[in-house]
Amino acid sequence: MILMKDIVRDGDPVLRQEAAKVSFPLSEEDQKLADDMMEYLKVSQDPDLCKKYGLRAGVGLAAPQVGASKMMAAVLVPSEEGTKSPFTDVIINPVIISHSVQSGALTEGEGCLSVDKEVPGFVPRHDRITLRYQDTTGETHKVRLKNYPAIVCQHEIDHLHGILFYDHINHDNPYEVDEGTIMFE
Ligand SMILES: O=CN(O)CCNC(=O)c1cccc(Cl)c1Cl
Ligand code: NI
Repeated sequence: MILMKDIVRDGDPVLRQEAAKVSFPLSEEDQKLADDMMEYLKVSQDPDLCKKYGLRAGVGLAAPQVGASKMMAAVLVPSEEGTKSPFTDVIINPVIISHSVQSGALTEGEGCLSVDKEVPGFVPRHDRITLRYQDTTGETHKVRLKNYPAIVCQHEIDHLHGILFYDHINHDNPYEVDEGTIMFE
C-alpha cells in the first residue's frame, strides 16, 4: 500500500525528469504500480481510511511521485453523491491530442502531494482537452474532457514531463489569468 512516506517530494530529480513510455503487456511490477496508485486515491478519498493511514487526499497520482519514472498516472475524479465519477482510469502513455484555445483554472488553485508547501495562485490550463491514452489492458482510448477532470489530467500529465503545478503560476501576479479564462470551483 502506498503511504505518505512513499511519496517523493519536490527537490528529488525524478520529479523533473521526462518519464519513460510504458510497454505492453504490463509487467507484474507495472500492473502492481497501477493498482497501488488507484488504491491510494480510493483510500485517500475515504475520510475514515484517509485519517487512519495519515494520507493527504488526492484526485490523481503520477508514477514519478512514487519514484517510478514511467508514463503512468491514476485519476479518480470524485463525483457528487450517487452519480458516476466524471473520469476514473489509469492513464498510460497519455497524449493531449487537441485542446480548447480557452483556458480554465480552479478558483482554489492546486495542490500536490509532492509539494509540501502551499503555493497560492491560479494555475491556468486548457479548459477542454482530447486525451488519448492506453489503459492497463493496453486498449487505446480517446476521450474529451472539460473543466475539473481536464484540469486533473493535465496536472498528472505534467508530472510525466517533469512539470509541477506552480510552474504555471504567474509570479508577478499569482491571481492573474488571461481574459476569458473559465474559473471554477
Ligand atoms: O499529482 C497529484 N497529486 O499531487 C495529488 C494531490 N493533488 C490533487 O489531488 C489536486 C488538488 C487540486 C487540484 C488538482 Cl488538479 C489536483 Cl491533482
Ligand atoms: Ni501532483
